[in-house]
Amino acid sequence: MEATAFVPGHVTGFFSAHPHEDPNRAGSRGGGVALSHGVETTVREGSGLTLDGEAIAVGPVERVLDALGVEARVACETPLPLGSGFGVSGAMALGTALAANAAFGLARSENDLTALAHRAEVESGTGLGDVVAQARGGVPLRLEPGAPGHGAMDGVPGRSRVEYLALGELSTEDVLAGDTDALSAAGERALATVRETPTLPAFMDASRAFADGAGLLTDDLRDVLDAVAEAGGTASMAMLGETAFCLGTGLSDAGYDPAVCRIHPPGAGLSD
Ligand SMILES: Nc1ncnc2c1ncn2[C@@H]1O[C@H](COP(=O)(O)OP(=O)(O)OP(=O)(O)O)[C@@H](O)[C@H]1O
Ligand SMILES: CC(C)(CO)[C@@H](O)C(=O)[O-]
Repeated sequence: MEATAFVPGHVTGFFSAHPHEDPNRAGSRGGGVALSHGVETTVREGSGLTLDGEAIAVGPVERVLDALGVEARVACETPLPLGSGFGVSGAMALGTALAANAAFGLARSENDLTALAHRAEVESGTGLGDVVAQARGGVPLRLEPGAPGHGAMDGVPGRSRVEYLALGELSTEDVLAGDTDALSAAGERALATVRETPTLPAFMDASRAFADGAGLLTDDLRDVLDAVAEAGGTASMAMLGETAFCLGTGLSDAGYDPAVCRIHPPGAGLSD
């Protein structure tokens, strides 16, 4: 009656928002990176949600438990900050779905559990594409929006060190609730260029161009991205957080002291 799942963190480099009244069909197109830093979620009998030992309320997790019709004690552990563009809410939702299914013998399939967590994120307004990307792993490209069975995915092949520097929080709910037309147009352009050249350098260049076009950069974040460029690297903004990320050693070459992880090739799954 206890199970643990690991879900990679996910940094979106560029995206376009595609709302739809059916949450299975709502989602985003775009590209991102699944991280070896993620969320470990343990589900057992009881009640209450904790993140790194602290009680917390996260809408998508509550929706997942409701949809599965179970009450459970959910404990999440992560090195990643919440609200900073790492898809932590999506990882908690998907981890809860995978671990609750195992702990309570619910006999649901992976697509079913991913769709359930995707709907919970969309209905909470906390994300559009993180869950499907986290279920896949690697460097996911979301070609068509939506849950498994509706969306379509591809990926950029490649392995790399990833560095990140979190400066502050940005509310995903607030940005998604605003006007996303200009941002989405920039996201569609970025996706088209990476589909043409599906390499890691092209992914980073497209992400950097999107960060300029999306109009979400703060002065502090722009300073960090400029310093990395001056040191000969490319860093961009983790959507949607006040966070810089890069592949390789760009942030440390520019004199920062970033957190370091790697691209995580596999998707979310149960832990041994
Ligand atoms: N202290 C807190 N800071 C930020 N969010 C919090 C906090 N406590 C609870 N929450 C809830 O956690 C969720 C955070 O979702 P959000 O989508 O902003 O973060 P994320 O998934 O980590 O990042 P992102 O979607 O930008 O990649 C929201 O539902 C929010 O209400
Ligand atoms: C909307 C988003 C940037 C929030 O993290 C993400 O869910 C995505 O890329 O769809």
